[in-house]
Amino acid sequence: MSSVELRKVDKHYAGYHALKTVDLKIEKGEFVVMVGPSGCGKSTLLKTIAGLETINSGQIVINGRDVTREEPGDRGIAMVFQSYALYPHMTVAENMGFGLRMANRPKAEIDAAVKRAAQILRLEEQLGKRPKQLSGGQRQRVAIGRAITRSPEVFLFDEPLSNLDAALRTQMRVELSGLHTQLGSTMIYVTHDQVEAMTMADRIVILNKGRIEQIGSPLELYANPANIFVAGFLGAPRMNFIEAKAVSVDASGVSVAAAGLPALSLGGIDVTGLSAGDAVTIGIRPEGLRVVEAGDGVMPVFSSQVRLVEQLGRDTVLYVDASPLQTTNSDSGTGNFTLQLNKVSTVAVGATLRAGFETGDAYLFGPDGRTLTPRKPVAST
Ligand SMILES: Nc1ncnc2c1ncn2[C@@H]1O[C@H](COP(=O)(O)OP(=O)(O)OP(=O)(O)O)[C@@H](O)[C@H]1O
Repeated sequence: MSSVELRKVDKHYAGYHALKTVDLKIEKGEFVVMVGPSGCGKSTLLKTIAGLETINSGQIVINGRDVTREEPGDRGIAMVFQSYALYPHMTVAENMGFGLRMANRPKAEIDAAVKRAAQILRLEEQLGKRPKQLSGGQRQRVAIGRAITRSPEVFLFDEPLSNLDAALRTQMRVELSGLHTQLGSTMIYVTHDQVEAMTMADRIVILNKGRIEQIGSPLELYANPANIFVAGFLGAPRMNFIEAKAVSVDASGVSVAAAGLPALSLGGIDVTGLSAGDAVTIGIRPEGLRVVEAGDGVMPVFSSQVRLVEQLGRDTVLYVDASPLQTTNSDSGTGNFTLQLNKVSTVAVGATLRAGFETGDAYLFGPDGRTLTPRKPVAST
């Protein structure tokens, strides 16, 4: 087990600033997941830790040792890629023992390490087979096994499950979490898949354009996004955003107006730098919205027309036309809203309904995108 630290790491590719002064400390034994839009620098970050990419400035420190100028093979890390990169002409056992053979380890040590990895990954029956005789999930397990045999201090995973189908991904997710518990190793994992991030991570790192937007536990980030980017990135369906204006601002709170919505009074707001007349954004998660009857006391309420109904089995997702509300960035486009109802709903396309939310469930984002609403409680067990 090792800690991994990035200290003010900058990475430029010919003319492109891919990592911008990244500071990050990953504790020993932590499972940290990096997420962010395509091209935000996730893989680059992983490769700089592995030593597969050099950095322009800053330091990479593993377990207190500055490894910035060390070769990949000397850093005590193992990397598992999306493409399993197995040698087709070698058996499973030979693939798994490859790194140790290259390091000229004694045969008895290699055999013992392969046996142990095969036990952990339930590959004992497959050791004599070649990769093409295995399923996708088994091949990915061999790639992980090859990493395990080297007893690395740190595992790096670059989208290891994205070539697998949905059912296998779920199974491998559970297996990888179990592996982390069993080995207790430090694991750094890059993914596009926010379900993987939410379910596997001790902490999630959200990257955007080469910068870290926020770091925290999955539930903390979900409940308390630091800004509109994080709020919109985590959560599926996405948070709904409504364009609004701050009408009055004082120490006790902010009054906010949005076309099509009754005036909102929000308390506990961080009003630093906020003035009356500023453009702000109201955020409300799809599960924070509900269908209401007129006059049931839930405020604010707006009228909308159902455009699409998605039955998910237990939940129902409604995509509604909420004009004249000005929504931006929603899953279904401008003027539209997404509601996630925690039940099977028989509402039909074309129906008109009233939707409402508790003001306590709303977020407010300032002109610069920063979250202004006070902390919300994180769900506890
Ligand atoms: N070898 C390279 N030369 C020039 N630019 C590169 C190189 N590798 C990556 N980049 C650029 O750096 C940025 C970050 O790339 P990176 O692969 O780290 O993104 P990512 O977040 O992993 O993306 P994805 O999720 O699509 O894999 C991208 O804009 C990419 O085009």
